[in-house]
Amino acid sequence: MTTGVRARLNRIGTEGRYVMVPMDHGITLGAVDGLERIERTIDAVTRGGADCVLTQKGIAPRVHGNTNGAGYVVHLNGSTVSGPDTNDKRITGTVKEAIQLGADAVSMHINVGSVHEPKQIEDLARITENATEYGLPVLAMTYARGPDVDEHDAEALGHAVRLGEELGADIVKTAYSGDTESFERVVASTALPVVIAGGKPDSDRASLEAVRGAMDAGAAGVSMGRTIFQHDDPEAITRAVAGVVHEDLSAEEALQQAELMIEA
Ligand SMILES: CC(=O)[C@@H](O)[C@H](O)C[C@H](N)C(=O)O
Ligand SMILES: O=CC(=O)COP(=O)(O)O
Repeated sequence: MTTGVRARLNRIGTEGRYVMVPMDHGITLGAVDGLERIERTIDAVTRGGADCVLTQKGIAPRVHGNTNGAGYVVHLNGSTVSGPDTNDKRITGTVKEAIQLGADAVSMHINVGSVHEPKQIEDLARITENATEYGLPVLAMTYARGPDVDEHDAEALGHAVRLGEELGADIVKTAYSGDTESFERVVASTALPVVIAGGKPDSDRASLEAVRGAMDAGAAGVSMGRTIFQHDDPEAITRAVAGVVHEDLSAEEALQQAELMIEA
């Protein structure tokens, strides 16, 4: 690992653990709740302890000045839910553009098992080559997604994260398999730090228990979007997630510390 990559990983994480809040969904879903006034959301989640935020390149001017010192990741591919196939992620930016926009790292989404996988494999390999040239870390968002693919199957998720490592990524993100024991197999599939996506928002307790379960399995943190940016109190939920990731709190302790409503 080069000095530059190591230094930049420390800008988007803390001592090898990561609370990342991706907000690239504006291309996928549109200006959904939490993204319409993205400046306020970025301010809130970084006050709550997010190590970095992640957006598409066009949002960069709305990021800087609101991060409270947190890091910034530029996402380099995307699709929409209204297009012919959401799994068909196409390149939306370059490593050079990300650097010009003040990014500390870049990310790319790959759907392992989809018909678009071959092209996305080529795209990720090219992005890691370019990123290495500039000393920029790469977060590979490696999902198990496609026809007849169980998106939470541990073997499929393990294959996805290993693919990210094989193609030169520095951190891999995937869905949580649902329990610690099966996710241990996912984490064991790669030498890279593994962070989990949040998926569709659930109750605070369920979300924090998923983070706890992933950390107990050896995960390095989260890249949680909707669970955080669509929460009624993004600062508080971020504080709770950071409590689990960085302070090894239980879900219960994290809820208490963040003063989130304790469901009956
Ligand atoms: C909206 C979703 O299903 C998320 O998992 C997205 O796939 C995340 C991804 N980075 C995207 O929005 O393209
Ligand atoms: O870029 C998106 C993610 O990394 C995960 O998003 P989610 O909303 O937590 O599924």
